[in-house]
Amino acid sequence: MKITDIKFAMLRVPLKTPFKTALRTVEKVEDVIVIVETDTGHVGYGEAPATAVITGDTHGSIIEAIKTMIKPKLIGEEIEDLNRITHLIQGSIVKNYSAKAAVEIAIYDLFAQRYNTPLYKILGGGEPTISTDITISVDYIDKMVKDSIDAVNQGFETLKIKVGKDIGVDIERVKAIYAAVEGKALLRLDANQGWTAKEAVYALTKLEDAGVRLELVEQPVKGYDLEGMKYITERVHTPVMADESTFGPKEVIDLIKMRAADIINIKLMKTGGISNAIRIADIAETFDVQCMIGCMLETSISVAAAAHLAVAKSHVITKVDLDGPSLCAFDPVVGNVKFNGAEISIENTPGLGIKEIKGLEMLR
Ligand SMILES: C[C@H](N)C(=O)N[C@@H](CCC(=O)O)C(=O)O
Ligand SMILES: [Mg+2]
Repeated sequence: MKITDIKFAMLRVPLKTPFKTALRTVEKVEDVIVIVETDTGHVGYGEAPATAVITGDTHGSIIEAIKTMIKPKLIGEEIEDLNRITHLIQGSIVKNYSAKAAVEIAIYDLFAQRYNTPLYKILGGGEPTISTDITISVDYIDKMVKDSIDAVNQGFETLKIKVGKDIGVDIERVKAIYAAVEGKALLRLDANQGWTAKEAVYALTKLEDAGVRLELVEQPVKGYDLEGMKYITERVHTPVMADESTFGPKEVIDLIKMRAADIINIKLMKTGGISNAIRIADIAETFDVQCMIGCMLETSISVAAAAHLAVAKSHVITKVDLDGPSLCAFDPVVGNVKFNGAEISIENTPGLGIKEIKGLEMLR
C-alpha cells in the first residue's frame, strides 16, 4: 500500500457553549483535516487544531508544514514501513507538532486498515470502552456550579474545572462546585498556566484545609516554569499534572527526573502524534508515573486516535480527558468510535473506522 497523495480540508463545528480557559475563549472547532491517499484506494484521516496559545500552531503553519516539508518525504512510501514513515515525519521539520500529529494519525489509520484491524488492537489491544471527564469552562461561580450539576446529571463522573483567572475567585469557584457535586463527581482542576507557584500553593492549601478533595491539579504555572511546578509538587498533597510543561519524550524524562510533577498529560497535538505518545507512555510506565490522555478542541477524528491509544495503554494512561467531541454541537463523523456522554466505545472495524466526514471544505 503506497502513499500517492496528501490532501487538505477544513472542518468547522460549533461548540455547544463557549469554551473558556485562563488562556482563551473559543466558540467553534476549526480544524485542518488531512487526507492521505494510497494506490489501493484506502484513505487515512488525520486532524489538527490550531491551538496557537499552547502549541504555536496556526492553520497556515499546519498546512504549509505538511505541504512543503512532510508530504514530499512521504509520497511513494509503503504504509507497511510504519517506523520508517514516522521517523521521516518527525525528522522533516522541528516543532510543528500538530501538523506531524495529523499526518501520523492518518498513517496509523492506514497501517491498521492494511492489516484489517482496529487501531487499538495494532497498538496492543485492550478493553475498547473508556470513560472521559468533561470540561467546565471558567466563568461566574453560579454558571460553573450549574454547568457542573448539568454535567453530573448527564452521567459525567469526573469534571475538569478550569481555573487560573483570579486566585480568590478560583478558590470560591472550586469550593462552590465541590459543595454542589460532592460524592457524585471527582474534581480535577486545570489552571492553564494562570497562577504563580506561590498562588498555587496558597490556593491548594486553602482548598485542602477546607476539606475539598481534588483528584489533581493540571498545569498551575507557566509551561516553562519547571522550578515552579517542582515547588508546588513538593508542597501540596494534591497530585500535580504537567500539560503545557511537556510536549515530547525528552521533556517528559527531564520533568520526571526533576520530580516537577506527579502525572503527565499526553496529547497527540503536543507529542507530534502517536509514535511519540507511545514513547512517553512507555517512559512513564518505566518510572512508575501515571498519565492522562488529553485533547485540544478536536472532533472525533483525532480524538478517535487518542481513544484507540488510551485503550491500548490503559495500564499507564489511567486518566482520560477526551471531551472534544462532547463539547461539539454535533458529531460530523460517521465512524467506529462512539462518543456517548462520558462513555467512549470502539467498534470492531479496521483502522480508525471513519466512513464519512460531513461538512468537509476541501482546500486546493
Ligand atoms: C478540551 C480539553 N478538555 C482541554 O481542556 N484541553 C486543553 C485546552 C485546549 C484548548 O485551549 O484548546 C487543556 O489545557 O487541557
Ligand atoms: Mg490542560
